Amino acid sequence: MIKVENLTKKYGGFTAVDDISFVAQPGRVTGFLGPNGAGKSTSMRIMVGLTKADRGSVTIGGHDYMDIPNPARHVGVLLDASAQHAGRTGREVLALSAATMGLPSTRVDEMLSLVSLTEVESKRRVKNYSLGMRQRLGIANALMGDPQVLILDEPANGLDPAGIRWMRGLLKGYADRGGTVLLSSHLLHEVQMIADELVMIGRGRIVAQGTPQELLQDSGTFVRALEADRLVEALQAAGFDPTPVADGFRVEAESVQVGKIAAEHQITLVELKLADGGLEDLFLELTADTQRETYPEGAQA
Ligand SMILES: Nc1ncnc2c1ncn2[C@@H]1O[C@H](COP(=O)(O)OP(=O)(O)OP(=O)(O)O)[C@@H](O)[C@H]1O
Repeated sequence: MIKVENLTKKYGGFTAVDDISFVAQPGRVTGFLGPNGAGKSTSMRIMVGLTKADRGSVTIGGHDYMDIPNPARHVGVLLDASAQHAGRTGREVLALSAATMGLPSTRVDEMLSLVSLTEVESKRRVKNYSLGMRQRLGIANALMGDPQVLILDEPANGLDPAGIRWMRGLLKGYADRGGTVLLSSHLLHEVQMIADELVMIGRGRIVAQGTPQELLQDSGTFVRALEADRLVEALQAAGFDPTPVADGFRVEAESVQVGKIAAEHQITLVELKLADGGLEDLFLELTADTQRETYPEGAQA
């Protein structure tokens, strides 16, 4: 378990992390989500003793990271996949880790195979690795000591869709076996697919936390019916104000309410689900006044 309590970090007069508290539980993947510069990396660096907090505390399994003997056996960390020694081969990077942790060299082959780095790739220097390969190597390194806790900063960065799916399976399996996973991302969809719990951060402060379902609860229902006009009339008569979205409507109501209204009026529903993009709206809304960059019209964020 990772317990973060009232963590605050200032750089001069600027508050990068502002009184954040949350818990990442064993058996769960906790997504630490926020726009660029929100304070995710700073928080994670504090968790593993690389940056000193001004206030607050972090414990991992009840201990300060710095007090854990042979910490890599307990906490797997991937903060910056590009920070690995560029002149070493992937195999050398892992072999050094294994030796530092007192693990047999057979563990290196196990880890290479786990992250699907081939024999040939493992003998290439890290400077010639793609970002995706560096992430795989970083994940292998983090998992080397068979830790109970994983702290991963933007681990999906540079992975292609197949790689992201692979990582999702790996981390879910790890959490299912009782591990604690904390991973950061600035991409909502990425985290939404993987996380059991979400902690949203904007301008150093936590703006929302809960399960994706809890955070979606208030975002309404998406409904699509064969008789769209009649559905709108029935919903309006029941006091709701459906908004057209794609080929259906978004209603500020629970799915069961919308379903009942449709059934009462014998309207055939084609789709009834939590409103798509609800979490994204929430994310953008919650971080709207915390966005550091604005993009010129027409430019891609
Ligand atoms: N050593 C430092 N000195 C001064 N400011 C810093 C330092 N490290 C981070 N910051 C600032 O603190 C803020 C939070 O940065 P941080 O890297 O934690 O954000 P992040 O959420 O990880 O963002 P990203 O998704 O872009 O990686 C930023 O404004 C950053 O410029």
